[in-house]
Amino acid sequence: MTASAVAAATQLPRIHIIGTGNVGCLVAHSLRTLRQPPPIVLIFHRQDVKTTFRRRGNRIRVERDRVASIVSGFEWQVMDALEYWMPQYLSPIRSLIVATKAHQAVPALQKIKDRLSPDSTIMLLQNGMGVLDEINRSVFPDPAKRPNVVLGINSHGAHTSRPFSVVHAGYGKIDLGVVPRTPSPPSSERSFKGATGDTTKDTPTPSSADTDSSAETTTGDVYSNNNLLNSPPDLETLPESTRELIQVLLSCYDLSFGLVSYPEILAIQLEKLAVNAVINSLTVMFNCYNGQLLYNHSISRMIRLTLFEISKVIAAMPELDNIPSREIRFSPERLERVVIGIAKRTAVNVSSMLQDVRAGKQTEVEYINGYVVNKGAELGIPCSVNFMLKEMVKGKLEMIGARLREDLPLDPSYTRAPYPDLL
Ligand SMILES: CC(C)(CO)C(=O)C(=O)O
Repeated sequence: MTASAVAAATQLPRIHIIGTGNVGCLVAHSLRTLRQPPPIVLIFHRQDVKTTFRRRGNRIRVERDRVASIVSGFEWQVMDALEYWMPQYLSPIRSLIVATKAHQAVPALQKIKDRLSPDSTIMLLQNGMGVLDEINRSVFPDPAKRPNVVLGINSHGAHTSRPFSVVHAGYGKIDLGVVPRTPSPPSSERSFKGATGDTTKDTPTPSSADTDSSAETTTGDVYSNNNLLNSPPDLETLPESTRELIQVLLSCYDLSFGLVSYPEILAIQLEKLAVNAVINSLTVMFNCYNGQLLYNHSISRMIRLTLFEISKVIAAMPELDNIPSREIRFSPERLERVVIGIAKRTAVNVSSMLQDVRAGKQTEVEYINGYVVNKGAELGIPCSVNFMLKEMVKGKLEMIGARLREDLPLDPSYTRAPYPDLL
């Protein structure tokens, strides 16, 4: 970096990243390869992750078309570190990219929530749906104290063989959508009736609005100003930290970030939910590549049944009223075309859920098929196919977990179960 670039970079606000799996590493790497890279702070959840990072030379490696690019210059913090009282561990966080798995987002944010405020912006990059709801409920119950939120939906394919080393195998994009903040506009503009509450009631006073979480929906805080919601927001109108984060991400050309409207990001998120509900769980069931789900009559029938339930749930979700052409976009036939297209495009991928199950790691199935089942239950739509897929993934993980534990018997009196290797 030239001296002027260093000087310019020191002016740029720090971006913190929590979660250094495939997606976190891709984004961190991309930001550090900018001509004027912002300072990036990687937040590790445990000391041993930091030790591994140091052993890798404090660098992140990304391989594309067999060409490796290695970047350094990262700062880091460890959440459970003894030195947690040091100023950098207490300083406010302006921008935070949350790239953890869905089930890790809340525990991670609990540990650093005091460093976040309404002046901060967090970007969520999880698979599935329901994470924002959980964060609002258990990390930031008071809407007035919440940070600004950007949803990011990733369609890049990446896998890793070693920590902090990622193979960027499938080029996709990352769509960004800004979640509108509460308090909402005046009551006359608020006609949206949420799944769990009615926001048409009189405009609450700031204090009652702050505590009224019943007016929120799974998809965040929504108000129905169609003009505002159906086109991407004007950057100038966004809170400063949101604008800064989005501007820098839009300049990362290798990851093709794009800003879309709030209804559009919900639609993209739901399409991805449908794709993951089918491909991820079925590849676990059949222990196969994505492409092996194609051209198989029995599997086609299972795909159709799964999508039929998902389509019915999406059609009934009142918080999605703002999504244009919802009936056509989320019809079972269209969803099937989307799923088949992605299975073809990612034919030689091992789905992220199958990667997790094989490694004995918790999956995101509760936020994918589980989300459909829970939403269906709220709306009176039974989703037994998705329920079975969810339980099947969890059952398979338990089986593999038991086998992995057998490989490391902690109890010397334990004798191996007499099952030859079939899984
Ligand atoms: C699109 C797909 C199914 C690609 O593998 C994916 O998103 C995943 O594996 O999580």
